[in-house]
Amino acid sequence: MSDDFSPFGRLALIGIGLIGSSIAINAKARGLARHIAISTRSAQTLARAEELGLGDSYHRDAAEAVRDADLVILCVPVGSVGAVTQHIANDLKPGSILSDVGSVKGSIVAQMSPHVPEGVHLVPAHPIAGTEQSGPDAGFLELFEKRWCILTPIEGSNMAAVARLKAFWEACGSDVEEMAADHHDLVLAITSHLPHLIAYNIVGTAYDLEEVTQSEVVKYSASGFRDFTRLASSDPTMWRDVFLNNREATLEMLARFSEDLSTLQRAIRDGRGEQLFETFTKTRAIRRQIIEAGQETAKPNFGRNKPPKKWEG
Ligand SMILES: NC(=O)C1=CN([C@@H]2O[C@H](COP(=O)(O)OP(=O)(O)OC[C@H]3O[C@@H](n4cnc5c(N)ncnc54)[C@H](O)[C@@H]3O)[C@@H](O)[C@H]2O)C=CC1
Ligand SMILES: O=C(O)C(=O)Cc1ccc(O)cc1
Repeated sequence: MSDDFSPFGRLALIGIGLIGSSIAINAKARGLARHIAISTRSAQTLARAEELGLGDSYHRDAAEAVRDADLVILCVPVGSVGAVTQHIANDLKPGSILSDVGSVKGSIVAQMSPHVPEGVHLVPAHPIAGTEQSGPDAGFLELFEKRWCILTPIEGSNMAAVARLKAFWEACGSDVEEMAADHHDLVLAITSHLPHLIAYNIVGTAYDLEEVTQSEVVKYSASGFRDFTRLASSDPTMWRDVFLNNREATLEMLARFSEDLSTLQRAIRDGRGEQLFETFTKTRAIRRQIIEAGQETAKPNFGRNKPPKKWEG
């Protein structure tokens, strides 16, 4: 067990894909909860979670899993949190903490808040740690190690509950920060959501080209393109929900991106090498800063470059 962490009695994880299973593995290995109750929508996924021994009890009905739980974490796609919260609301224990791991925060607060009973403490969270893999087999202990976890407490959030959840994520190896939900969504739009959109787009363009060039896109794919294919193999349901639920910030960042791309396009057309050189020199510095901040040291997939598995959500 982690040195100064007093474990939760019952931890309920709703959704047991990459993030849910990584939390379960952490909770078990580090003794963060005395009982881990797991629920997920598909019987096949629940059976696999049981085979992997991720929890202590397994429930087809999420309401059953959250009964008597001290900490409930929704680990489902962003578009499903409202319906799941509504379904479990009557069974949440007074005084318990209700949290999530969604990649978008404003929409999560809007979807969950109306259903949270009085006396239950809603503390939304986002571990900025992941891979392109999904499903219960994808989880691993080191996923959250030295990665940020952002908490976006709402107005009037119970401070003790926030502190307790912070300690939970720290015990999983994360560095924890608090932020307003709308600020989180703006920052993540540029650092995570737009890069995924660009990856989906460039690989989609290459896919269309492939019909002309036969298999040459695959055969001669250089590492730059390969990096994009990793991101573009991420779960379609998850990313559809991210874009639909962070629409404004994504569109704002996309508009800026398009303007800057047009500037580069113009510089290439006009043969202005100096302008291209200046831009590329500036962007190099960002990479150096990231490496110096230690964020590059955490390997996102720890060599798990398996083709993504399709799990029925
Ligand atoms: N994949 C990543 O790299 C990261 C994902 N996240 C967030 O974590 C959440 C989960 O993502 P992953 O674990 O990657 O997804 P995943 O696809 O690996 O797992 C999702 C799980 O949710 C279950 N599920 C789907 N709809 C459900 C419903 N209505 N009721 C109950 N269970 C349902 C599925 O059966 C599956 O067990 C998403 O909100 C995502 O935005 C956050 C950080 C990183
Ligand atoms: O695989 C990658 O490179 C990621 O960027 C993982 C990731 C995906 C979604 C998040 O909300 C946080 C992290």
